[in-house]
Amino acid sequence: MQVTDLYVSAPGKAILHGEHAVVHGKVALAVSLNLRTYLRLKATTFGKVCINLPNIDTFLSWDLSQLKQLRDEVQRLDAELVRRLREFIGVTNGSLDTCSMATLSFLYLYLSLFGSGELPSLTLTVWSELPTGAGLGSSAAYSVCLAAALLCASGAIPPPLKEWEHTARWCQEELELINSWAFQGEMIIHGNPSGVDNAVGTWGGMLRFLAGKIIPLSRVPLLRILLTNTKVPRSTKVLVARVKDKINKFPSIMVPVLDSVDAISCTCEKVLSEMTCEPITGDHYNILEELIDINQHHLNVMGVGHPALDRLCQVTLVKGLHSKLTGAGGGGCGITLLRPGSTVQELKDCGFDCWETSIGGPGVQQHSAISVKEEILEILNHY
Ligand SMILES: Nc1ncnc2c1ncn2[C@@H]1O[C@H](COP(=O)(O)OP(=O)(O)OP(=O)(O)O)[C@@H](O)[C@H]1O
Ligand SMILES: C[C@@](O)(CCO)CC(=O)[O-]
Ligand SMILES: [Mg+2]
Repeated sequence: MQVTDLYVSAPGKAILHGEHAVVHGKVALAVSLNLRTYLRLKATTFGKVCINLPNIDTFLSWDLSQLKQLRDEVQRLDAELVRRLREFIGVTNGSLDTCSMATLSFLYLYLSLFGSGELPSLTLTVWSELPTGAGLGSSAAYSVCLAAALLCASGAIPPPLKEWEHTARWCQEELELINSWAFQGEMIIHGNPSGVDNAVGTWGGMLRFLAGKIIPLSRVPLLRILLTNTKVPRSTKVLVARVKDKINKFPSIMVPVLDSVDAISCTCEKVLSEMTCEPITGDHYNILEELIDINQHHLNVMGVGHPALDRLCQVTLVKGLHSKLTGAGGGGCGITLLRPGSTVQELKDCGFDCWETSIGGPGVQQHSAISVKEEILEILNHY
């Protein structure tokens, strides 16, 4: 089977409000970032599947005959395939490190999407501008890119790029398919994802997400968000499981906390919408800042805080700014709402790795080689 070469990319995300609560059926507000994950899929003729994941120092290849044998052994694409794949890549004790999770989700999608047909020989290279495992949706951007590229390679969706275009996106129905397969990839990496991260990676922009229902928010003010990476490593899977245990242990205490986070997301959405139809005042910012503070306390109650995140909140507060963790927490990144006129130099001077981000970038897209930034193209074409 001959597949088409292609480049795709998908954005990372920041969750404004609703992380963890969204896993338990509450509202989350999330926005895409201008940091993206890029993937190059290249058809080859040497009968191998190769993956190059330089961000996580993973370079692997398999003979097509090995993968065919594996696929033929497994009748159904479900937990059995995941179990067999774990054995295949040598993960037997259930511990899933960065490399194994990325490999498992790739193999799962590759074998599932090429179903009973011929397996293609290909090389896939991924490079991301996102920090890996830091709360900015790196796993979802990776899964969305994999799903889009492999669905195209399998012929399930067409590559949307016309000869004269630099970037192109898929139609709504095709995006839904990409999103649903990206969710499968997220299931392998996260265990029990809500689907909000892959939805942002697929559609981009700002979204309201509730129990799998995605509502794009088109009327949002231009917010300035500062991202700070505490560089404390953590795993979303572990943190999501920790919150679940706490809810099971103290339901009457934790359920009201989740309800309160839900109300925070709804109030935030209302204020953002007001800011687009009336003059923006200090009062709007005061409310947004109080919501950030309350939510950060709730996230600490859920057990997903970290002293490095507390320090971020304290230091930014001294400068009159309000911060909360974003994504799964436990370290990783925090977001700080900047007011018009705020500067970030003082925070940098405190030793934080922080940068202002622009939000609302496009969801998954196909690129011509020329539209991929030169330094990224060099990495993708190196392998
Ligand atoms: N560039 C990449 N190349 C290969 N694998 C990646 C890449 N980025 C992320 N991953 C996979 O995703 C995992 C990190 O996922 P995790 O959900 O823990 O963090 P995150 O998605 O960055 O944060 P959050 O889910 O809180 O937004 C890594 O261990 C790796 O398996
Ligand atoms: C912690 C969480 O709510 C967000 C991770 O970015 C997990 C999820 O929604 O799948
Ligand atoms: Mg993730």
